[in-house]
Order: sequence, then C-alpha cells, then structure tokens
Amino acid sequence: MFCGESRYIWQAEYWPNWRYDLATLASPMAEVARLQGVLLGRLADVGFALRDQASLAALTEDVIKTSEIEGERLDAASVRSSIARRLGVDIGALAPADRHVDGIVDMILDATTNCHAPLTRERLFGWHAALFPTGYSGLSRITVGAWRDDAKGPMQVVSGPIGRQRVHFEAPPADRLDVEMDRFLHWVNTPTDEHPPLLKAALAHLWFVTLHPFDDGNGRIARAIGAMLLARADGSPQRFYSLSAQIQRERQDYYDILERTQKGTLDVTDWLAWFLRTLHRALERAHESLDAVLYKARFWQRHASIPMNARQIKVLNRLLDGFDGKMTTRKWAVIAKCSPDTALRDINDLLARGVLQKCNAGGRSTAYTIDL
Ligand SMILES: Nc1ncnc2c1ncn2[C@@H]1O[C@H](COP(=O)(O)OP(=O)(O)OP(=O)(O)O)[C@@H](O)[C@H]1O
Repeated sequence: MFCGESRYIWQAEYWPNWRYDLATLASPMAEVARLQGVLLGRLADVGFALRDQASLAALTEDVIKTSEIEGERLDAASVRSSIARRLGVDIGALAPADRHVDGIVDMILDATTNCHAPLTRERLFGWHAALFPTGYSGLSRITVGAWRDDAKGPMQVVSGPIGRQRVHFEAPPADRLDVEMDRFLHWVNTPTDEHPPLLKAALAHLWFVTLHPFDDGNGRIARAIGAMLLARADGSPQRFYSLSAQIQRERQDYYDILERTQKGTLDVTDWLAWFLRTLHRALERAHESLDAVLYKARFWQRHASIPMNARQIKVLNRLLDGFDGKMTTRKWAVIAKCSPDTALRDINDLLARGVLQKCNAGGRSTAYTIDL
C-alpha cells in the first residue's frame, strides 16, 4: 500500500495528463524528422527490389531484437523467411516456418502495415495470443486474450533472485484496467494536434507499458504500438529502421529511464528526449544498413558477367553482409561446406578475376577481402 502518497506516475493527481517542455524537444524532433526524410528520399531512388530488401532487413532486425530484450533468441533465417513470405519478397530459398517466430512477425507486420487501422482491445488480444500461442510463458500458465486479473498479487516489474527481489515498478490494479485501457485506446485512435506525431509514439509506448495490462509480453507489445505510431508519423507503412533494435542495444538505459519516469511526475520531457535520441541513432544505423544493401547490389551488378559457383556466391554474400574477423581458407571451407583444397581453388579463381584480394593483416594465415 502506498498510504495515499503518489509513488508511481499512474497515481499522480492529474494522470494521464502528460506534460513536457516542447521548446527543449523541438530541435531533436526536427533533426529526427530530417533524417527520416533523407532516408525516405534515398529509398525513393533505389527501386522496388532494393527497397523491399532494405525493409526486410529492418523488419528482421526489429523482430529479432525485440525478442532478445525478453531473453529469447530467434533464428534469423526463420525470421527473415517468415517476413519475406508475408511481404512477398524473394530471398531465394526460404527457411522452414517456426510457429513461434510467425506470431511475433504477425504482430509487427499487423502493427505497421495496418498502421492506420484503429487499435482496439480485440486487436491487442490478437497480438497477445500470437505471442503466446500455447497460453504459457516459459513454465507458467498466463491469461491470454484478456487483461491480467492479478489473481497472484499486484503486477510488479522485479529483478534479482527470489527472496531478495527488487521492485522497480508496480502497475495499476487489475480492476482499473477496463477503464484505463479504454481511455488509452480512445486517445491512440483520436487524431488531434495535441501532440506532434513523434511524441505521440513515445507517449503511447510509455502509457501502455505503465498500464502493463497483460500477464506478459507488455514490453514487446508496447514497442509494436510505438512502431505503429511511428509508421503513422512518417506516412509510410514500410519500415526501414528499427527502434526496437536500438532499444535492445541500449536496454539498460531504457530500463533506467523508464523506472525514473514511472516514479516521477507527469512532466515526461526526459523520457521524450531519450526516445528521440534513441530514434535518432536508429535512423543513423538505417542509413548505414542502406549503404550496405546498395553496396551489395552494386557489387553483384559489377561482377554479373563473372561465372561463379554456389560456394563462391555464398561466401561472398557472407563477406558483403559484414563478416566479423578475418576470412581465411579454413573459415571459407567451413562456410562453403567443402574441403580446404576446394576452398583454396575457389579463392584463387576469385583472386585471379580481381573479385578478391589478399589482405596483409599479419598473422600466420592469409586472409582475403573483397576487392573494392
Ligand atoms: N526497471 C524497470 N522499471 C520500469 N519498467 C521496466 C523496468 N524494467 C523493465 N520495464 C518494462 O517492463 C517491460 C517488461 O514487461 P513484460 O515482461 O510484460 O514484457 P515482455 O515483452 O515479456 O518483456 P521484454 O520487454 O523484456 O521483452 C520492459 O520491456 C519494460 O518496458
């Protein structure tokens, strides 16, 4: 019990009348809008096929990283194919479907490709059911397709070993959820000029995660709602950057700022500034990943007339996707699933054709890179 004092933001007197200092946020907001504009402009020039590849790359990162926050590691190949299948993008051989991966992909694609459709409780229940198709989270049975009921006590965000857990946040009691969620959904669906669209995305994320209406999956759904409002904000249902991936990279910061905000006042300027900074970095990364997609496309165009076998194409694609470390004959053989002799023959052929070059990185074994 909180003895009447307001410990969490949802207990504040004027909840949920968000306040912030627009003057402080104006310039980071303009900078994010500029980066978004430049990114969409670059994409407008690259043609359908590459645009689809760029979007596939961003969505794959989004799905993988949003699940990593929860501690699940999804298989990148299943995620890529699950998205590619739904977007109708050709990525060559498709990996087999994984029901679990399909659920989270369904949610993120529904949130973004149908970003203009109203957000309703039925839609949220559908997303939740897609995340937990068995009705279990790990070994615990959870309520799916309905708000949580607090049968096992209040909803808390805790960390640490059992017995010495630290409570970071406590969400509003379950009996308030019907009213609270109706108010939230009405706000999401009402187009007003009350908040700039980017700030509305940040507020929706915070508001939802503060209500924490489900037994589990609240973080992932909050990020999907954020992505939905960002898609509305930039007027493009196709995604070319991933805020979830950036949040995953900076997740300790994300937890800290959330905790401070949820224990603070209704003035959430700091949370909004953090959200804009993170979005800014997500956009910078998207520019880099677009550079990589374009570079790869140009590389294959330039070498279109050189005959190559499947092994060579496979390893070159690995190098083009940003291979960590040095590519040696031994690693080549492992990736191409061939003997070191065959690997060396493939490598020598590409050296002779000017596709590869030796790099003098030192060390005992020779390493190879793409000849720029
Ligand atoms: N220290 C904290 N203070 C306040 N909120 C927190 C804190 N740590 C995490 N959270 C919020 O709680 C969410 C986790 O809730 P829940 O476990 O229901 O969601 P999830 O989708 O299963 O998890 P995750 O976000 O880890 O993938 C986090 O994403 C974050 O939004």
